[in-house]
Amino acid sequence: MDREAGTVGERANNRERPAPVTAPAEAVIARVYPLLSTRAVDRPFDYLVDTFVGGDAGELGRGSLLVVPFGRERAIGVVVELLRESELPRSRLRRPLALLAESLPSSLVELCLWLAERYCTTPARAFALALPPGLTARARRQGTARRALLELTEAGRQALGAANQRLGARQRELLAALADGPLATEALAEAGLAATRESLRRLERRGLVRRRPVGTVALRGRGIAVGRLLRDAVPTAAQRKALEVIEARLSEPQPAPLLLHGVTGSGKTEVYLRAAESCLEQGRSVIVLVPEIALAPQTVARFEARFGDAVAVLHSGLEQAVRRGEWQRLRSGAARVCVGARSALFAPCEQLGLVIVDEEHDDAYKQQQDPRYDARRVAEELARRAGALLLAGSATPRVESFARWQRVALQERADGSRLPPVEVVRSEAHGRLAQAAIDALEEVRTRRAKAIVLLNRRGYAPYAACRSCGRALGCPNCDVALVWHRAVRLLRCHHCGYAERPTGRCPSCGSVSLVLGGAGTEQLEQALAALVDPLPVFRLDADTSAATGPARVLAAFERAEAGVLLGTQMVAKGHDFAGVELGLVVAADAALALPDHRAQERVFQLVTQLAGRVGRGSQRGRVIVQASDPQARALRYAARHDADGFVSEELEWRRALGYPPFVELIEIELGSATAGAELAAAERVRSELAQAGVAALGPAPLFRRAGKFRARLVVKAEPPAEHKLQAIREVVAELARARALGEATLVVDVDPC
Ligand SMILES: Nc1ncnc2c1ncn2[C@@H]1O[C@H](COP(=O)(O)OP(=O)(O)OP(=O)(O)O)[C@@H](O)[C@H]1O
Ligand SMILES: [Zn+2]
Repeated sequence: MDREAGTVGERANNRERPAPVTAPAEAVIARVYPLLSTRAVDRPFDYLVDTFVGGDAGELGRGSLLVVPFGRERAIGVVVELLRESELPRSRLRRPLALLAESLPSSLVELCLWLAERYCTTPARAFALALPPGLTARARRQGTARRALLELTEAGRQALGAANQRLGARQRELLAALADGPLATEALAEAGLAATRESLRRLERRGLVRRRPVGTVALRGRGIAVGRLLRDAVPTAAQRKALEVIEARLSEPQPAPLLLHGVTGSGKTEVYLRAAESCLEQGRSVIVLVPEIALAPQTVARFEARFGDAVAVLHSGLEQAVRRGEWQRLRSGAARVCVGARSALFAPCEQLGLVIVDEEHDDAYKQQQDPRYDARRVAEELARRAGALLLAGSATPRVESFARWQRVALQERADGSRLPPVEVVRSEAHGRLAQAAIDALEEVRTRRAKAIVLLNRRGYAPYAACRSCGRALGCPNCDVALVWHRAVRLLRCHHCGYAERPTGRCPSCGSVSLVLGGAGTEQLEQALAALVDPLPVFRLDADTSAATGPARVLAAFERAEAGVLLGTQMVAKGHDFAGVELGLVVAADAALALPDHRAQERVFQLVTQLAGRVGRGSQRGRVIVQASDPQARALRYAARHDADGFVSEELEWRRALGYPPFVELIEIELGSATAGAELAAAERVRSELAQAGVAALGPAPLFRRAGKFRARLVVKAEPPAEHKLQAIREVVAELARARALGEATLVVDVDPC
């Protein structure tokens, strides 16, 4: 049920507090999910909270964070409900040890519970997505709190910041510890900061600290800053029309999602910025998702330039203290625009009005570890629950998104430039340059211009094979070939991280005659450098950006007057560089060989996105695509910039074969260190599912990875998939309880990608 929903008017008035569920005066039971990672405690537990109630009891509610005793341990727990009675007698209930100063908005608690169901994980793991950064370490210190918390006052904070205050070293240390958040006196002792009663009293008398009874700890720093609202660009007619549609939706209480399908360079960012601005003017907050922060520095900068201090950026690359500061600014309402990667969905925003998903087609929106959620699906649910608008944008939306969401189109580039012509040329040798490409690069060299070259394969050579027996050198842990990385002189596995120094001998037959096959970015870099000499070549892939991140390479290319940016799909993300005259895709259709229903879609996106970087702010621009089959569906449409044509043909194909959006996919992967056990387990799961009325396809063997033999079952469910999902959850839980799968591991992946 949606407790946060309400009219817009209510929302605007309700900004003073983080909307706690006010405890009914009689409520003395808190139902709590302890955040323990074990699947065994996959249910809530009741605690007696009589000591918290009374006085300012409203602070305790759904989303409050408690430190609770659990067995012999302590755990952080999330309150999901307050009740008058428990099924257990009160004498058997324990009391929490502390109420933490920070809390989650109650809407997030509900979202996490939904996510845990949908993605077959535990509530604890889902809640972990939403916790304030770095909470666990601090909470452990607070774990002993029983009666009172010590809190820094504003004067204390200033004293700490000023150099000339009369503070002893110990006092300063103590205040510094409190700057991080309120602490119980017992916790101070635990942290080695034991202060005598007298010294604490002195600090209290000077007004630098104060005591607060547990249960009334309030958040600090509330205050709203909307920030600078710069208006630079004059919207184009198409942008204006899109904004009219968006603004109309923003004033609806329960707006349906919108897909902003704008060709590359059509100025989708400007539309997002203005939509966000309208939302802020209504007193509501905004979440902006980008696939990867490091690959979207321009988008982040544009939001920061437009909204200043109202923006908070959340991502894992930030130091914990910084992330925590950003989280608190959002929680307090000081920041009302949250920009981040998929995890920013769980930002503690109140009165959410708009959720933007930029480059919605990007695979980075799917989390590949537990909880295996798809941020686009979660964003839709979040928006629905909050009565907010979901605005997903891309030049190459997923086929599902066309089918699912209403579309707003931008068909021209905002800067008046045109989309570059795309020419597809046949090229057998993957990784080598075709003559047309060599000629075009020569032109770039003589004109001292810029080019972007995409080869979606890193390393020097994708395999090394024995000339005598023909075997490729493989990873000992995975059934894949090792990739030769020349600069570091290592053969590397791209799946498990294994690396070895080559001995120069074939491990199978002992021959010393090895041959390298194919080419990756490292090899192409050399070929390009020779072709465009003296222009610089900037290589961007996971190897070159491991240490510094991609932003430096991108910035260097942008600053350069001329040169070539070469790399994996990273070079085709939403970058906005002026004056790129040539785009080149090498081995464009390599991905079509993969058994993946998204293969055509991925190739279409890759080529269209790369073409989208070319010819901005100039009248020149061309794209050359090398492929072994120039007639491949994806390439034919990409060459014509025909996203609509591609999507309608792709939809036909998906309907015929039974793929999303016509079904929802649920994959079940079984793994085992012993060959065969994974298949046996898969058969067992399949027959149990069949008995529960769920047909599963497979098992299909997958290649062995990181020492695990793997097999996969696929369930195709007519949307909505809830019914089948429920059956799958039950079967899986029952098999786990009965330990029926032996040593085999099982992972359920809903909305796989
Ligand atoms: N109304 C406008 N007038 C002039 N220039 C504009 C306008 N709107 C956007 N632009 C410029 O057009 C360029 C492309 O915009 P933007 O990067 O937002 O494109 P996009 O639609 O996100 O493309 P992509 O899908 O390739 O990421 C930017 O340099 C932007 O500053
Ligand atoms: Zn491996």
